[in-house]
Amino acid sequence: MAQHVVRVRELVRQFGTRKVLDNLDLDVRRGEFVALLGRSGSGKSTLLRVLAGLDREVSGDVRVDGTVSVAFQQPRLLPWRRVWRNVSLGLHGVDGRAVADRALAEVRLSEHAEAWPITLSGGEAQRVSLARALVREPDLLLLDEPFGALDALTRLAMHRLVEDLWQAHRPGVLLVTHDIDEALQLADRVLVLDEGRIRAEHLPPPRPRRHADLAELRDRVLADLGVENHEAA
Ligand SMILES: Nc1ncnc2c1ncn2[C@@H]1O[C@H](COP(=O)(O)OP(=O)(O)OP(=O)(O)O)[C@@H](O)[C@H]1O
Repeated sequence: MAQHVVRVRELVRQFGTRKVLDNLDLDVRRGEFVALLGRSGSGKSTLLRVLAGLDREVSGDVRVDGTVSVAFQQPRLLPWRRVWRNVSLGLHGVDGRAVADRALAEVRLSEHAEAWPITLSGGEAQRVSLARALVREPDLLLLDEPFGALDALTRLAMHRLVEDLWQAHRPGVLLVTHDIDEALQLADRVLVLDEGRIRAEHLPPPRPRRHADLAELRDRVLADLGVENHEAA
């Protein structure tokens, strides 16, 4: 089995004459948690769509070795299916209910298995979306701002949950986020996408991490993103 779950070389994706991804190289090792930061419109979602196989209008070498699951900012649950059916949808050759129940227990939603999606809170719906991604036991989990629409407290709880799930299953993860603290807290490696390429890479300190350990690194990432940090002055 290859050491890398993602290996991308000289990836180009252009819309019209604009190269949104411009000779981009990226590696994600098996079981590694990588966060991707970048300004709005820098091409983060485009990159995720390419890795998910949803966009093939590219040139360059894109290798994804293994199964892939995606969770988006909006949970995208089917309203006419109960929660457990949303989780097990598309699974074949297994007892869907048993698999869904196991995944729902992991995201602490067992009591909502029979519920309809419309009755869930935003955080609960997002946990269903995570359960749905996990039941496929992906080698690569692509997360596109999965916590962006949640309130701050729910977001913190989700960070813990995602870290626990990652420790338990060890998929490779590529997390797109606007939240620098989230990236520094969760990832083994934090990448900055700018002008179509990975322009910077930062390695947060070993886990468990305290907020104070991350302050200096946060300033450096802000500088990579072209944001002046007046608090630091
Ligand atoms: N189908 C498309 N047709 C034309 N342009 C597109 C298409 N998809 C994306 N783009 C453009 O490519 C650029 C990158 O978009 P993308 O959604 O990848 O950015 P992003 O970094 O994810 O942004 P955000 O952080 O705001 O979500 C944007 O300028 C966008 O307008």
